[in-house]
Amino acid sequence: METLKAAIPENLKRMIRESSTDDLRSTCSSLHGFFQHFEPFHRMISDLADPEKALCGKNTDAALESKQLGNQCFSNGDYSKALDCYTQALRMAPLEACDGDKNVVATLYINRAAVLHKMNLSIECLRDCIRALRICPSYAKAWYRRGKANASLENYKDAICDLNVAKSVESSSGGKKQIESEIQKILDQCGRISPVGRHQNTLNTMGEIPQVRLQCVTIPDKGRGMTSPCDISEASLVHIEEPYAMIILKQCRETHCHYCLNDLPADIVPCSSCSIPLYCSQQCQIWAGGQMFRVYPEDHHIVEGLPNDLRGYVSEIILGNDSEQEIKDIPEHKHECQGVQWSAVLPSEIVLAGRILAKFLQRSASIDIANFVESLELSHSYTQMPSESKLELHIYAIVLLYCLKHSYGAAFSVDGVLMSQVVIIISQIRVNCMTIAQMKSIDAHWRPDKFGESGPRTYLTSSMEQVRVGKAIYKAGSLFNHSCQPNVHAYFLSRTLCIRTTKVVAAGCELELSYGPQVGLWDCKDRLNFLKDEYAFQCGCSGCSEVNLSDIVLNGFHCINPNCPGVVLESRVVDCEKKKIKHFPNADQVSKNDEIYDVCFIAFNQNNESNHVRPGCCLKCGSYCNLESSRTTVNKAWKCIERLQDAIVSKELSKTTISDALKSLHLLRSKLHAYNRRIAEAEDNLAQAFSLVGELQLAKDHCKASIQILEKLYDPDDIVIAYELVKLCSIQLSLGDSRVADSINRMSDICSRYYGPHANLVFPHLLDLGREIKNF
Ligand SMILES: C[S@@+](CC[C@H](N)C(=O)[O-])C[C@H]1O[C@@H](n2cnc3c(N)ncnc32)[C@H](O)[C@@H]1O
Repeated sequence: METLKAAIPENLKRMIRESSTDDLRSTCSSLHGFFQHFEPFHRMISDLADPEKALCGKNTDAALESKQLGNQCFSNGDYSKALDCYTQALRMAPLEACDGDKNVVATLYINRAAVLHKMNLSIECLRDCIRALRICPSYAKAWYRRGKANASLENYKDAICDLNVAKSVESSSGGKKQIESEIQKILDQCGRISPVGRHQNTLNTMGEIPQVRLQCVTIPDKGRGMTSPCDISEASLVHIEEPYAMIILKQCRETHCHYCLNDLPADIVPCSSCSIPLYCSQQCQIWAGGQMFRVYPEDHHIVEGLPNDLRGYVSEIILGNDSEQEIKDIPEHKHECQGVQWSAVLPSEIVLAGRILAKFLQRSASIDIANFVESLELSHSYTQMPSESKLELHIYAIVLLYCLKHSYGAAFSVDGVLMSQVVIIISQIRVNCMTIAQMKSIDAHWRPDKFGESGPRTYLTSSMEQVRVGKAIYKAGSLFNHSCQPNVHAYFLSRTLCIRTTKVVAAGCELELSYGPQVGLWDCKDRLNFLKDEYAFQCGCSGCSEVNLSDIVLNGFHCINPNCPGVVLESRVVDCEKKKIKHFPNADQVSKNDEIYDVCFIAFNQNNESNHVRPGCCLKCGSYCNLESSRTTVNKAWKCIERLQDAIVSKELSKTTISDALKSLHLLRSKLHAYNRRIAEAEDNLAQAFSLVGELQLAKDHCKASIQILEKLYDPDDIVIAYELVKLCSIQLSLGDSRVADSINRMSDICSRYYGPHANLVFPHLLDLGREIKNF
């Protein structure tokens, strides 16, 4: 990228950096003209797009090497290493590769099934057996192993059928005898244990559907937005949508399914054409890659040699449920899937643009690119983008087009018009793509021997963390505008976007979600800067235009008078808040009982309010505070809190680290306003530290102190409070504190408001906690 950028003549770079949407055809044509004759560009494209030069293509020798290593590990009893080796071999093995008369992929699945069986992962073992059988239906060992897995799952009827098929296709008499004895064992076992139903491993999405049809309307200064034709109660599902195009984030490639984004199971299914993507199931692999991995369909004559009662059974297993495998749209990964490098190397948003372009190229006979881009109906802010981004977009557009040209050949030719439309698509992705995040609960069980045996018997700290797993374009979802005080909440079930109201929304009101920044998380200035940098718009939401307590105190300092609840602001915050107070039409509009009135008494009580909002002056009593010296003390104290954070992560907590952090908390409390976010963070860290060393009463006090501050910064029913309550509940449970029931109920109420009936799906933790209440 840097090489290409450096090579572009300065005058062309300037033209591109200063371009607006109207100039795009001309800037793109000029850049295309330049790169057409620039040899290093074509070398780079060949490295990125030529399957011969790629490192991610299939390779039989490498697959056999990993298989060999897997076999060794299996013999040595190192099952977890064997599992990794077989999965690695499956990534490398071409579908049609043979080792002697055996299909390599089928053998690898069956070897991995053996490991999974040893690891007591019977469902996973069963699935690998089926994969092997779909490739080689007459693979006796696969039927035999499937029978054993079914027996472990107490699916005795299926187990007997599997072993009978194994016996029928097994050629050696020794083998047949072994299978017969296995059948006898299972028959004996069936008599003792009552059979249970087949295990299922499906995601229950509860079939909830939105009850209201939202309207897309034009909103002043924001473009289009979503409103409701009627009043909507809180916690109502208002929108559900599958992505138009999606991509997994690079850091999740080895841990999450590249199609549905769920955690990968032990029996990972690799892509059938290249060695990059991993899937949780064969179904996800087909939806993403468009290719099933059946290679010997003619081998179905196996059915003919079987007794009548087994024929239907075998057909069902080896053919699978084809209606489920139907590919609804263009498979997302297919167009990149020729063992080429570019989809692994280019940034996610560029690969996402490639996936969208593939949809165009599939239909290009009937529709031209400009029409296609228009039909996407996505807004963009190309003209407002930083100049360096404009240059990068141009370069990525041409690189992407040439990479795609390698796959699609003569189907299209690159020119300035096509390139300008790709620049628009990438700009649209920047503004409209959503980051798919999943909630994870992190449990830390740790018994600290350094502190002796004086602590209680069990301690558990649970925290909720959002893990970013993918990026996607949702066409209708992208019509929701942003608010820093949103009234709807967006979350994901696998890759499905769900949007739910968190407040009552009156008819005609706009439904707005948060693009990230929220009142309570950052102050107004930080939010405005973020939205400007990331989305190139000036936020005009209620949180950014009206005075609120959170924005004033979140980064505020303490008044020098110890008993004064007033706040002292830095100049960067003053600039923002002054404007809001100035626009406050009448001081009487603030209720005298409101805490905000108490904190900013002077500001609301003077005729010329904004003059009294000065950096360094208390907004309640007017006393001057030397912010320079307060800042120095705070920075020093914060270093101690950071040391505590590091010690928690590395599990190397010492008494000194904790007592230093406690002293720092007192310093922070003396210099910062009581609702400053940093105090909440310090309290939270101390809660975690005390709970890890078994000082649960102290842990509880600090956790509650943190929640009290967050309740001031956010709405008391905000989901952030629920995440903090997860910790409090764990501590209370370990303490045997009967008030845990109140905390659990409060947390469940908040989660239901944000996730409705999906709450237990997103937080399986809630079910565990619900069960715990019964013990009190
Ligand atoms: C994902 S789109 C939302 C739909 C968009 N309004 C449209 O017409 O397609 C994001 C764009 O909407 C506008 N927008 C969203 N929220 C806004 C807000 N709070 N204030 C001003 N503009 C906003 C900005 O132009 C932003 O780049």
